[in-house]
Amino acid sequence: MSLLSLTDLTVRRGTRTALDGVSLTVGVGECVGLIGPNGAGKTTLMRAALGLLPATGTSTLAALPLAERARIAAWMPQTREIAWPVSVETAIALGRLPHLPRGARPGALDRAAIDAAIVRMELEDYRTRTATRLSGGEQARVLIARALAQDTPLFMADEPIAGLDPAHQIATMKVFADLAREGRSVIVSLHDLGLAARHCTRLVMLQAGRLVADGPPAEVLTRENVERVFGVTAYYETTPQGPVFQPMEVVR
Ligand SMILES: Nc1ncnc2c1ncn2[C@@H]1O[C@H](COP(=O)(O)OP(=O)(O)OP(=O)(O)O)[C@@H](O)[C@H]1O
Repeated sequence: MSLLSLTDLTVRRGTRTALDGVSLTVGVGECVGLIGPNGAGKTTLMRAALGLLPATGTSTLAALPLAERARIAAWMPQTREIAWPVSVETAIALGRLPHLPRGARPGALDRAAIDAAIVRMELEDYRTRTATRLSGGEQARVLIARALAQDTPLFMADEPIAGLDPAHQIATMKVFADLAREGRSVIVSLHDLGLAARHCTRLVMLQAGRLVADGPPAEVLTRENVERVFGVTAYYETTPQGPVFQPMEVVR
């Protein structure tokens, strides 16, 4: 079963083609890492897939009515500042809005989803803190938890682990891998190719708006692809502790 299918998705921004004829299908249980250099089109792909940007081609998700879309896909955008000085718990509870009839208060099911998200993101000690008074990385974790509380079959996030410390980067990637193992689908953009190699089941590589590679990490992060697309050499080894990928030198 697929939750998201894109066909020939193309986005023009001014005179530039930000996304150029991308087709892909994301199945249940996949943790897809969206990789590519700055400006490659990662954000554009996700926003167009969600129907947040005008595009040509098709996205099965963008075709759905807004309310239904919010019950199928959770979205954590790249801008991660929390605007209102509410408690962490209240900020996370906002993730339940798509499930609540207008004006209804959260019920037992909502509370359970909120609590599960708080535990998953290790935010138990932060519940009553004011969300706007957290550090950048802490606010990012709250926003990931808000998206998790939405409890959708598809979870999409734009550079969710940027700015997190190493332990929280690893823990958060493990949360995404766990979601996939539980039968959900995850699409995350990220620049850390080492974490992408270790925790994603599939990588989609973009360059100048085009999809240039799509498959298991070892098939996408080849020496040729990494040099051509990112302009770096890399050390890539399969170890007993899993794959290790480390960018080494700039080649261009
Ligand atoms: N509002 C805009 N107007 C015009 N062009 C834009 C706009 N936003 C993005 N672009 C262009 O679209 C292309 C793709 O941008 P996008 O933000 O999708 O890249 P990205 O892969 O997410 O990059 P990054 O890793 O830097 O976040 C870039 O060439 C960018 O300059």
